[in-house]
Amino acid sequence: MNELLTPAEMGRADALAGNAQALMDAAGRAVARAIMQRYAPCSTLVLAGPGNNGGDGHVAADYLRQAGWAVTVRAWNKASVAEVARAGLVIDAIFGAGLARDVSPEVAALLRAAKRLVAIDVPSGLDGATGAVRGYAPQAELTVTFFRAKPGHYLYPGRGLCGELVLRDIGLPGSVLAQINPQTWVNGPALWHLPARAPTGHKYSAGDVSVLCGNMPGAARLACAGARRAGAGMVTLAADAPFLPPEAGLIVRAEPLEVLLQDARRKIWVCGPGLGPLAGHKLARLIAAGRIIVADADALTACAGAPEKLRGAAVITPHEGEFSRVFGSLRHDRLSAARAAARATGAVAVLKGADTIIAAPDGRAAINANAPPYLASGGTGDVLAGIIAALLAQEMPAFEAACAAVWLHGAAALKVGPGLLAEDIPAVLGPLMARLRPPFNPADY
Ligand SMILES: NC(=O)C1=CN([C@@H]2O[C@H](COP(=O)(O)OP(=O)(O)OC[C@H]3O[C@@H](n4cnc5c(N)ncnc54)[C@H](OP(=O)(O)O)[C@@H]3O)[C@@H](O)[C@H]2O)[C@H](O)CC1
Ligand SMILES: [K+]
Repeated sequence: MNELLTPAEMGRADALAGNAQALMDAAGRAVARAIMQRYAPCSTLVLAGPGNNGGDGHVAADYLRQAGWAVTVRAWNKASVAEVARAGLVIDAIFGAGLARDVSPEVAALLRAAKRLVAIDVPSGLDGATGAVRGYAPQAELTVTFFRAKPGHYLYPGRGLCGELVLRDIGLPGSVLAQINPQTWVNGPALWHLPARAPTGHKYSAGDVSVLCGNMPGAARLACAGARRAGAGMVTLAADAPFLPPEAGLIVRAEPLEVLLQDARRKIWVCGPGLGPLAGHKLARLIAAGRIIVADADALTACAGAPEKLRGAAVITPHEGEFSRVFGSLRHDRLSAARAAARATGAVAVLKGADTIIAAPDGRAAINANAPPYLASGGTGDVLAGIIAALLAQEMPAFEAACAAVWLHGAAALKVGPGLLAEDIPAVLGPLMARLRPPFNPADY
């Protein structure tokens, strides 16, 4: 159920199923049920559009009436702002998956007048493929969608406009997915597996991570903390000069990069957090040395306007500002932009935000949905880069490693709670990861 279908893919699913009337009946009934479970009967107005979204609205009205509700159905181009404003509840069945252009100011005025609104499939005006608003989209209290959710339900601003999202089965067989072959998912443990710890493993077999350290050593140390707690066997802070004594267990090597690169076991590198003006040069050197690289922060800024310089990195982790600097303005479709960045660089692109997108060069993409707002604070991105590196070091493929790291980062933040500091995240990773790893079997000893 974690696949996300674009409106076009959903249209194909409907066509493959081939029983439109039954699907619409199930959809309308699901809407009526979801409403009755949450609202007391009240004067209800269904705004019905010209397509099947409107059809679902008519069916929902019938079921609500059968349950004794007072329901009026109005065609979207016949309703008045005054009657919308009078209604106790408005069911928005104007446009769904078939939205083809911006909604008109007249439709926007109608929707804006609703005091309380339940959306069928999507709030009208919300682009199900991108989460962008086309002209206008209302704030729903509840959105009922069918079979599989859409990217727009998980991408902002769409995610915020849906209110509570309810996904209902309407009898579409899951087997149609084999023909559609969806390439977008909600991120979660169903998408990846943390590797088992081998009973005979040693510190290098659990993975070696090196973190380049520059003029802001705190950032690199946060990346080290993320990598250590996410299970890397060896973590080295690669500093050009000796500095502050590190915490016990963190190795600091104040040697030139060239010397450190002579050790072939140093395969995985975090390049960027707090690295400063030398980041571009060091990134190029690591790429030339064929290392597996997580490029973040200053390494991304060093590639402003030159995404080709990131070719050879395994994972890139830009926030929106860094992304725009490297790849140009994001505009309305962050999902396509992340996919294009991954294709252009050959790296897995992690476009960080409240709805972090993880995109692979082959077109797969996951949208993360478990990050609390208080995760948006200084240093959390550095920790994330370290977690990704640790999972790469444990030989997870880059897309799965990035998805797992982003999800664990969000789950750890939820566990810490409000008031979180970046350094709190590594501390709670261990138990979270232990629950997701294959069970540890003492009989293996
Ligand atoms: N599997 C499922 O999820 C099912 C979903 N169902 C429901 O069906 C709709 C999708 O139905 P569809 O008929 O394809 O599309 P819409 O109802 O969203 O609207 C299409 C019509 O709207 C016109 N349109 C589009 N944008 C605008 C606009 N900005 N202004 C004015 N008119 C617009 C469009 O006109 P065109 O000129 O572009 O052709 C169409 O007339 C889905 O959302 C679910 O609610 C099924 O009931 C069950 C299976
Ligand atoms: K709608």
